[in-house]
Amino acid sequence: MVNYYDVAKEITMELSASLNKIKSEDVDQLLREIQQAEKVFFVGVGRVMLSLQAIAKRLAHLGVKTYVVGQITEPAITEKDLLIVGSGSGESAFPLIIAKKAKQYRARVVHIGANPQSSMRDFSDLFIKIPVSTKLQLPDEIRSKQPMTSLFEQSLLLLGDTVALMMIREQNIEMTSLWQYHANLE
Ligand SMILES: O=P(O)(O)OC[C@H]1O[C@](O)(CO)[C@@H](O)[C@@H]1O
Repeated sequence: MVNYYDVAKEITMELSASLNKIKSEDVDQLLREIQQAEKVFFVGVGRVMLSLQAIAKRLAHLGVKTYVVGQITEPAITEKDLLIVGSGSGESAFPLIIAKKAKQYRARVVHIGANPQSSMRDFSDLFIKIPVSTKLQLPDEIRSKQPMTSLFEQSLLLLGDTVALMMIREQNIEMTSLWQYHANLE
């Protein structure tokens, strides 16, 4: 019988290792990019997009104007805005095309990924490395015991939650005040 605690420990240890390998100066810069942007857009695919959606929702609770590319009420991106691309491989077609478009409108683009040599390099101003395995299975990637790119998706979500908590602390936001931004038709 597979033991729940053993498996949970393996996952949390992987996550701890991965989050500890993200450069803190890169995260500081990400925080600045978010704070300086008028609007923040997010793009990715699959489970990576699900993590980005969760980040977008939390940042919206902090008063950041966030949009997920493709949402029905998505506004126009401008040079005052930021696009955050989540793509471990940096090679998924949709995020690449959207990042290229965003640069055409002179928006800032941050790529959160695992592969610094990817095609996304041409369209991003800042690269934040989560050094874990991607769907490309490159030789220098840190392997995970979890299926496919779960570790990247989990690390991405926790990176977003970490940035949100850093913002709360930096801006001395009162936690209970955040509920005013939470959906109430639920
Ligand atoms: O992060 P990438 O390289 O753009 O790949 C995203 C893909 O990886 C997956 O997360 C697979 O694990 C898919 O859900 C998604 O389509």
